Amino acid sequence: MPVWAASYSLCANAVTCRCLPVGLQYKISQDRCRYILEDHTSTGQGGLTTVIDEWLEWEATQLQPMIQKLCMSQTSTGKVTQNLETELKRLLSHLDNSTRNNPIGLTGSDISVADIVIWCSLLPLFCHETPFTDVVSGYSHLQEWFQRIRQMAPASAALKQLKGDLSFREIKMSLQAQPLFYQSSDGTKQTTTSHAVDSSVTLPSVSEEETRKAEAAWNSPSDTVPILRRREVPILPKDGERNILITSALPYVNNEPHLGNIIGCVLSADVFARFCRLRNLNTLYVCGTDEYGTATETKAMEEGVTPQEICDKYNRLHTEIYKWFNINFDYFGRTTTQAQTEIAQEIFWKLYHNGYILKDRVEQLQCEKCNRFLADRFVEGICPFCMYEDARGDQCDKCGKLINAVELKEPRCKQCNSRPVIKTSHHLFMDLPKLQPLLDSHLAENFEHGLFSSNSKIITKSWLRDGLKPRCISRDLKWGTPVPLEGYTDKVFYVWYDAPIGYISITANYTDQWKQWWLNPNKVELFNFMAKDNVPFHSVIFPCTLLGTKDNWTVVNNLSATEYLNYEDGKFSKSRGVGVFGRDAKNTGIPADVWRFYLLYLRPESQDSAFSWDDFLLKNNSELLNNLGNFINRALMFVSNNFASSIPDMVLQREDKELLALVTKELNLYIDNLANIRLRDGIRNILTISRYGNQYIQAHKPWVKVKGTEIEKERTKRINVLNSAAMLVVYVDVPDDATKTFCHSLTTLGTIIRHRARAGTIVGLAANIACLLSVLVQPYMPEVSKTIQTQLNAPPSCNIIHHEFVPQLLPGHRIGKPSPLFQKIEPSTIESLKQKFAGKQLPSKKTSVPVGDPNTISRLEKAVAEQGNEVRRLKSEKKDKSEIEPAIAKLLDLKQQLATAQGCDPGTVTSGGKKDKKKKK
Ligand SMILES: Nc1ncnc2c1ncn2[C@@H]1O[C@H](COP(=O)(O)OP(=O)(O)OP(=O)(O)O)[C@@H](O)[C@H]1O
Ligand SMILES: N[C@@H](CCS)C(=O)O
Repeated sequence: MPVWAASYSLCANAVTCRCLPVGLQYKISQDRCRYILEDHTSTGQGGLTTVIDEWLEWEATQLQPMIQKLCMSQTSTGKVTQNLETELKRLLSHLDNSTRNNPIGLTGSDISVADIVIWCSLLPLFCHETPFTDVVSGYSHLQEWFQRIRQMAPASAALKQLKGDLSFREIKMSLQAQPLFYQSSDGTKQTTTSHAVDSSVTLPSVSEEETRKAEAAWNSPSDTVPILRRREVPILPKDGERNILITSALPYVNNEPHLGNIIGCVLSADVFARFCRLRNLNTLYVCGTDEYGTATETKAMEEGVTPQEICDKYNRLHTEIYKWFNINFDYFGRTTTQAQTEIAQEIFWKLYHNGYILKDRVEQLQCEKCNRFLADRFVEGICPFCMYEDARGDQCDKCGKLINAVELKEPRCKQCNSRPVIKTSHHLFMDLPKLQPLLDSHLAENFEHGLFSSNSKIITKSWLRDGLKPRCISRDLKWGTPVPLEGYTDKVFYVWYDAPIGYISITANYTDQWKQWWLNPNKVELFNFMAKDNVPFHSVIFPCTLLGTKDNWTVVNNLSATEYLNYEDGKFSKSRGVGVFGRDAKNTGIPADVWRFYLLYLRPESQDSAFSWDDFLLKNNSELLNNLGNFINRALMFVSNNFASSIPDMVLQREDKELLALVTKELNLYIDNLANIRLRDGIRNILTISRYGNQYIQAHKPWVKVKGTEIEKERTKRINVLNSAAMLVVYVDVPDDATKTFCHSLTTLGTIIRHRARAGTIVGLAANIACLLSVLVQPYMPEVSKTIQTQLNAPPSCNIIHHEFVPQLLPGHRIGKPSPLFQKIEPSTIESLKQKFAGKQLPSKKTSVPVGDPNTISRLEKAVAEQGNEVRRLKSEKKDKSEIEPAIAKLLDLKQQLATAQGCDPGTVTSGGKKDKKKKK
């Protein structure tokens, strides 16, 4: 018998494996046939390898999956869809054309391994009782080719082994015994066996169209995925591209940032910047410390050092903390620079010459001993309302009333304790009423086309509604940008005139070509990040400052403002030491990425949210550890332990393609959420993808498939022996009995290999989902992203966020060493952290109320009643939240003082309203 014919006989056994259980992976028969034909028929096959490979590839990726799909569809629904039929015809036409051109085999004048493999694949279309007769009847050349091979002696011999011949009924029966689907698209449940998919784990449904698109993208990645740009230095705007300029509010240097500050500005902007970079957008993210103003002077006084020393110390501290939090600025600068002075003064001159600066007189307290005017924070005295002795220049800590410093009784300088005098001082004002029309038209356009968080719109509109008022932009201080106008040169600019100009001067210190970013509104999109209290300065005052120069400045196009992050039940407070501050977070030993994750999970996007230690533990242990970490670790461990760390072949079945579509859908939601600065929702998309991954693994149980049932394990041992023996069949003309034994052994082997191959597809796909997740988590958890990619040995090119899910880890790719990504946080750890941070609270001035003093009680009762009326009035007039909330906070504070004075626990007090009523019920 010629060698190829013997091989053919072997191939007939492959036919048994492939067609009875159609799900048998092509690789088995392909490899077997290839082994025999390539190694033992060197004559006649040499030189054709590439063409043969192409055909084999085509069979593996297009024909075989298609035939599987057809058979499954026929078996489960009794029909095939129009889409499937169209696709089938496309493939048959291709074969028909090729067989027309080649007289015998597909690759030339002889039969090759490609003919044998494709012939085997096509059997379901040509066998007895096939429902596809009509479809194939139109392809005469293909039919001739098929029959020509069928009539060859080895083929008929092989077919005889299949109980005389193969019928579609047998294929159907075999398919019905397949445990490969947990639910078909029409909802029909398939039979289950020990290898079955766990039908209790169901994934959401996706449409045919979504599935088809996801599959197409998966199959042709090179057409769709862009290459990530290199990060240049300096980054400058580019023609014809989206140029994204990102700023986050410049933190003051009078303290160490707390978690509220971090999520409110630098972290949110960082996530957005990282996302933009991964979307291949030309992005620049700048920030720095805000170093001028009374806050710095006060701190310097407190610490007994110069303001410059304070700035240097805290600039270093902020830099360290943000580094630990992995905030990836393109440049982190500071405002006390020459560039700041030059730019702030130049802008001032433009405003002045354009007629937008007014001069006016202001009454202020002056300390003659210290020889300076006293800013509100530098003066204390008796409250004109409640007679409290230690009232501050801006507000009374006892009755909570806002105070004009000149109204304080017996005022005293905080520094030297001597009595200041009232003096008139001349100041400069920005003529905001005159600038308002310019601002209105800028905002009208940008509110429509840009991204402004809804709180930022509400706050801005509330400022504009009643008409803007002139705003003082100078201060009688030393520590600030000097006012250059004659007659005012002993003054400095007000910190809120100065600070946002810091964005520009910081960019100028980054690159001397800074104007390309800041005087380029047609090419640059500006995104400002901050918390709600900073909004008016960025949406009203700073834009007016820039518009008033009449130069072509890049003015805010997008503004994302968070609400507040509270700490447990109250506010973060630097002065009282309540809450977790930058270095505290580091000292807990919990990785920065876990902090980042939790802060972003809680990001106060539409209302205040609260940091809670219990919830922190819960989110770490459930979402990070049990969901994300578990999925990635499981997927990688499978590849490592069962596939020698090499990504297996993936032959996608219907449910795999549906998973592709689900992941793609979530990926697109993720992109949409991040592009629209809905950072909280983006995290949920990541967790959903990982949850799908877990469900998929759970449903398919690759650990069972890969090891096989006990019976299969037993058979495997024997099969290795049989298999070697069976190889002999090819070379020696052995009796039929031996061939039958071989057939049987191959069938069993086929089942096992099919299950193993199936497990390979599952873990290969899971590993690719892990790779996608490593990129999607990058804006949120950059270190975790790196660790996953190291464990996956992922190609650097995977670091791009694209709207299609494509394989990054191809069969044969070797992964690294998997290890757990997250650690469990123990309740005992959380308990001790709770104690530690609650214990830092210093006695608050606000609650230092004499207990049991009847005068104090009656004064506070009156104050509570008045403030209660005030809150009710604001609510009934439907005032803005930004007005109502401080009033409620003040009411709560007064009630707490009253409770203390009455000898009750102030912790049980609420501000009133619905919650109280409910409690009473
Ligand atoms: N709890 C918070 N949640 C979110 N953002 C905050 C929070 N507190 C402050 N921010 C933001 O952090 C930045 C720095 O604020 P700032 O230095 O005034 O902190 P602070 O805690 O309010 O200070 P202080 O208690 O001294 O008034 C600002 O953008 C501010 O809007
Ligand atoms: N230093 C200010 C922001 C200036 S952009 C603040 O921290 O609120």
